[in-house]
Amino acid sequence: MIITDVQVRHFLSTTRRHSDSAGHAHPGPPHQVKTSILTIRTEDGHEGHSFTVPEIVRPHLIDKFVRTVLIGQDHRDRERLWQELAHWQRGSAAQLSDRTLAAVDVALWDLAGRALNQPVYKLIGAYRDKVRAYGSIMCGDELEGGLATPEDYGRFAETLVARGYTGIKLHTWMPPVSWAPDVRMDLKACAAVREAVGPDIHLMIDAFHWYSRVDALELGRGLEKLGFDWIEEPLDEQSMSSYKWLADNLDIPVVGPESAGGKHWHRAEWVRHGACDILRTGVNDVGGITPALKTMRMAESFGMDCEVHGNTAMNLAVCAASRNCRWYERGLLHPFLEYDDGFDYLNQLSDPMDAQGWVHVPDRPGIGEDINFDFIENNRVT
Ligand SMILES: O=C(O)[C@H](O)[C@@H](O)[C@@H](O)C(=O)NO
Ligand SMILES: [Mg+2]
Repeated sequence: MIITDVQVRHFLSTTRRHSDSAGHAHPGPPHQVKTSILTIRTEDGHEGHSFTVPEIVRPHLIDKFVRTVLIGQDHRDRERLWQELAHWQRGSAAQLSDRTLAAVDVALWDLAGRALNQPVYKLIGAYRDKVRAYGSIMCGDELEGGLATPEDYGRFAETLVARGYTGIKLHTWMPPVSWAPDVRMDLKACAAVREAVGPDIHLMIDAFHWYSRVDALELGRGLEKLGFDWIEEPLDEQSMSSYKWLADNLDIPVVGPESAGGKHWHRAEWVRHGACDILRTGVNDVGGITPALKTMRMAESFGMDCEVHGNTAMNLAVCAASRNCRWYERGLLHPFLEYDDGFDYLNQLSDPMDAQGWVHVPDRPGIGEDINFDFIENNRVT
């Protein structure tokens, strides 16, 4: 049970997802990206893994903080190890981020599951073994036949419904798209999707994250006429009072915060101040499965749903172990990409979705990722 080693390996993975200058994903030609796998080992040979990017597990963080806290400790002491790492953040000169805490926490949960030959969502305490998915569409673009017009969104939404999705979230156009942001265009895309899919498909929007209060209000009121389920991140989430103002002035539920820091502590303040109608968490956003569950349970005690940000097995595990979230965010999707092709370093999808829109939680030991270790070794880089 005692942790004896923490290892980081880097390898090249091929993807067609490219990040724009604002960090949003768009399709492009295949290219190789450097990916990292963090492995935590115990004296009796058990291992737990998590995937991230090299900057999140760079040597300074692993040597100064992660190894210092973990080596020699009982791997089952996740709460104590998480708390110790979280306390190191204050003295890390902002070097130790919630993303690094998440990578460590996920690997510890994966280790616990693999050591006990149990899926993590069952270790947490499962609520269900399948979760309804919404298709999370990529931000708009200026690609011919991509997501360049409201009609493009409408056509793509039809294909998503045909695939089985019963919910669809639009990320609309944002800079660096030349003419974005534009509330009217956002509403035209939303109207085109509603027209294309009919009244029974659940629709949500994740809008330009820095609209003014007035623009966000106009957007929200337009979405109310289109019967959208929620409006997400239309304002800068650093202004909790702006979200309270928006939630007070809209009927459509306001979801958040996604990207704001502060983990479950700050999300408790959003609830206390009425800054959202539906809370939001995400394993990477709050520093791991451990704080994501704290956020979820806190929301439940206020009678609130808490929707989970992001795909992958770690977020699916949180959804599967919780009653008060309605969806799994499956994405990001684009007409030019085939999401079901998965990742080259995994032998199979961690979030397979049936034709009725249900994602079935893998019952594999650990987080649920079927890792292709041969691929990782054959594509290792320093
Ligand atoms: O970069 C982002 O804003 C997020 O990754 C976004 O694309 C998407 O993941 C999101 O916001 N989902 O709710
Ligand atoms: Mg979002």
